[in-house]
Amino acid sequence: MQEWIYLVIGIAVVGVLAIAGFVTTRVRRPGRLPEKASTDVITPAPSTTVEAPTAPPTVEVETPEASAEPAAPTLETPEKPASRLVRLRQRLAGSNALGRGLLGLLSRDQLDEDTWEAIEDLLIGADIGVAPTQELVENLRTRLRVEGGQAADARAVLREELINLVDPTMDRALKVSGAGDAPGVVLVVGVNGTGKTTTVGKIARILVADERTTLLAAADTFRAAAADQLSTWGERVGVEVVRGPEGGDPASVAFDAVKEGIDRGVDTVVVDTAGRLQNKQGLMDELGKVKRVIEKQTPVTEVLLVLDATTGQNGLIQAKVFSEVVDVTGIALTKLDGSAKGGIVVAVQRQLGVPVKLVGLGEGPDDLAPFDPAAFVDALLS
Ligand SMILES: Nc1nc2c(ncn2[C@@H]2O[C@H](COP(=O)(O)OP(=O)(O)OP(=O)(O)O)[C@@H](O)[C@H]2O)c(=O)[nH]1
Repeated sequence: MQEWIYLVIGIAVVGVLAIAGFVTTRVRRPGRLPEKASTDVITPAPSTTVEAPTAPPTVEVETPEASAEPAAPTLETPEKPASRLVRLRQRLAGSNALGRGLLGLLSRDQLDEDTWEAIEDLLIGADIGVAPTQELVENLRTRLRVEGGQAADARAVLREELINLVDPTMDRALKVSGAGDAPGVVLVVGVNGTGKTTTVGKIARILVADERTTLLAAADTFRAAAADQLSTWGERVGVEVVRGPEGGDPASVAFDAVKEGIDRGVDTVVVDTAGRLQNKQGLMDELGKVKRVIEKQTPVTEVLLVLDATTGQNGLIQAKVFSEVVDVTGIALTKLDGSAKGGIVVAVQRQLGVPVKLVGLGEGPDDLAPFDPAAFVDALLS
């Protein structure tokens, strides 16, 4: 009888232990979300439910090869220059108020004196300059009188006259080739902050897009960051930069870079210079020296003056002085995207007799476009 009692107690103990074990297992087993949860907003399980693994991890962490030997930077492929002005035409929104305003006035039923005066005001307000404004108004008056002032005609006549004013006959090709085996040398000059270094970086991209071998010269030894800025531009497209000691002689950096360019047989050397105010005689003399020193080896093929389009008439005074010192051959008009004064293109060309060759239409790396009069006027009238 006693044996029976022990047996019953034994079975009861085993039963209790089995039930306890089952409950414990259910609690520890990681829970799967119920089916319904997948269609509901999923709230991540509280992190406290995740158990830290007790066993050491079996997966070995591999050291990436890149950390042993730095990978070569991936070079960018700059956009071909030909398509740029079309892509960037909407950036001329500030200036195309001029085109729209002119079209609005010219399509009035009566082109009376008040209307012609309003047209003149618009043109002068856009910095075209007094003489070109009078010339344009005179031509429009004559042609619209003779040809009849229908709205559609007025648009075509205005387009033609604006293109004539911007002058499609000027040679706007950037002179980037030297004679024989010598490299072309582009010297980039201008007052402070107009966008010289940025423009040199962007020109390097244009040259790379045109498959030309290129070397940059950081002859802006005055502003410490300028050489670094230029190196960054160069690295992105695989173009090397020759630089000298901070505060060193800019003419010496330019000389070394051009020598290097000749030795290596590159197609083009582009020389960045420090910004300088046109009324600082010492700095202007220094610029003259940079050019003379380069030309001991090979001619400078292009002297590009960088003008900030937003500075208006002040830019014209700068242009004149720079031109006297280094014989400017082309203009890069920057920040045209932030300006309502697109007419400065006409004014500066008239003042200097030198063509606008490049226009800056933004801060993006390929936002520098070769200037094309017809595409420019079409953007103004769009
Ligand atoms: N919106 C706009 N900004 C531009 C353009 N070109 C240059 N910039 C900006 O103008 C500023 C000045 O450019 P930099 O290239 O440093 O000017 P810099 O002439 O070399 O300056 P300094 O060496 O001090 O004379 C930068 O913030 C450029 O991004 C342009 O076409 N449009």
